Amino acid sequence: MSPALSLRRVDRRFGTVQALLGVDLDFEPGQVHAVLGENGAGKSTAIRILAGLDQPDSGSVELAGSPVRLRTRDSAVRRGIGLIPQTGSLLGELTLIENLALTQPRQLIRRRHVGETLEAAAASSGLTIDVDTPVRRLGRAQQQLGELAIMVAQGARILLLDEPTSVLDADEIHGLHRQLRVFADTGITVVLITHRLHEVRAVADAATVLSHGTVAWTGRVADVDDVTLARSMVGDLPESAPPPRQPIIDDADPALVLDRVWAATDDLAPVRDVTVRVRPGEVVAVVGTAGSGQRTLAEVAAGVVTPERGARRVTGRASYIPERRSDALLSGLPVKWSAVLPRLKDGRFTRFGMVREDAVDEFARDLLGRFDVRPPNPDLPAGALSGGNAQKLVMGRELDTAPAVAVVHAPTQGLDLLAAQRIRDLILTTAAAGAAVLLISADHEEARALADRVLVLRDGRIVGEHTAADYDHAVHRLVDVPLHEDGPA
Ligand SMILES: Nc1ncnc2c1ncn2[C@@H]1O[C@H](COP(=O)(O)OP(=O)(O)OP(=O)(O)O)[C@@H](O)[C@H]1O
Repeated sequence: MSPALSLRRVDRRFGTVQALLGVDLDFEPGQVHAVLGENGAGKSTAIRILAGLDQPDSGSVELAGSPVRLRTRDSAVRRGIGLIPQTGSLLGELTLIENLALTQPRQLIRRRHVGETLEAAAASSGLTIDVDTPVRRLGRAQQQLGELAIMVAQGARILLLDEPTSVLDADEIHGLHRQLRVFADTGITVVLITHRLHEVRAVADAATVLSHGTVAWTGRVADVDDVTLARSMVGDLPESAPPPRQPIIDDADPALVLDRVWAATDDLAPVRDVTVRVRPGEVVAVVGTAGSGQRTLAEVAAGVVTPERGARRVTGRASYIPERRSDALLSGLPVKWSAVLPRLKDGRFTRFGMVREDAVDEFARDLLGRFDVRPPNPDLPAGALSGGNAQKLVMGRELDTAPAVAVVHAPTQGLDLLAAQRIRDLILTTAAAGAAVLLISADHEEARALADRVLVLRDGRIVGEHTAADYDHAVHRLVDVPLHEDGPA
């Protein structure tokens, strides 16, 4: 039998960057196929070509053994290929039914029919989804499942998922894996970009490692061990070398205080009566499922959102690494302007009221080199950086300024093994230098590895607090404890 989908000798170059070179890849029907590789290896480029969002310079895409030209996303969808991008593509104000209807304008008036199609597609794949609630009010996991149901309702037989689990917590990841296996069992081909080796082991039949735009390894997951996969991705992992930390002084004044804070925004889940104190040199993690108010909490802590009640107090300068890296970058401008952003007012970058572009250039080159942002080209538009490299740039830029307070949201989301290890070391270095670090993450393992104390956020409230020593997976269950609904006193 022919593979469901293939790349044949695909080349793709962006300026001086060879994103893909002679890539041959086969995705078999009824299999989950993981695509791995370090940041900038070419994974998203390959997926975008398969989804009709980009075209190869040479080589071709084959569907069931025959070459096809996928000029647009629609042309891929018509051929049964659906893409779930990293950030999702649904319109938040609309329900799932309305989102599906939008993709089928001729059926707009037959709303009931669209609803039935969606519900039938969901039922046939064992999905439980809420089709009538505006998407922005659904949790991230529900949004993803809804997006998958929409693809299946549109007739998708091939599903391409770009790092779908990077924003999910452990339970949600487990749920998505179960769902992907159900799809594969019905003959659907699932292509999954991921950085997590345990995810490959948990859900994939086959895997491919891309490295510098070429295939470094491809085969059955059962035939390979984790060390081989990791080596083909990033070479040998150096030992993590976090700096020595000073003991935290119990009665030290906190550098960041959120005191009984209530806050809400139009788009985000609220936080209610939240108190957090972070002392200099301390890492405090807030864990919880997406939609429990983490982003609101991060924005309040960073001073971006003003609380409705309660107070925020910060001693010294605060850095903020937001969950959506694009919020922190000037996407249309050369990378150097994003690199220098927090320091643009430093005297060394201006003379006679004019910006000294040579100084900006030199600074950006040094920063890109030290934080391994690839390609290290200060003139590349920031929007052209791969997800992981954009992340390295924002983390490096913010933590390099020796902040007194650092609010860090999902710091290793989308990073390869090596880059994630470096960023974790950088967070510990920042704390060791005396910063109060508030880490907001859905990743319990990461919280456990980095934090001195872990707070559990659910429905906008802190429902548990643990020291690093007593924190383990049992914490997880707290996330499911029901809470009373009430408003500000
Ligand atoms: N539109 C573009 N313009 C210029 N360079 C680009 C563009 N798109 C991708 N690139 C470059 O191509 C290379 C491959 O990028 P790609 O996004 O495919 O990597 P990736 O493996 O998905 O990385 P990540 O894990 O960080 O998301 C990178 O060096 C990236 O900077």
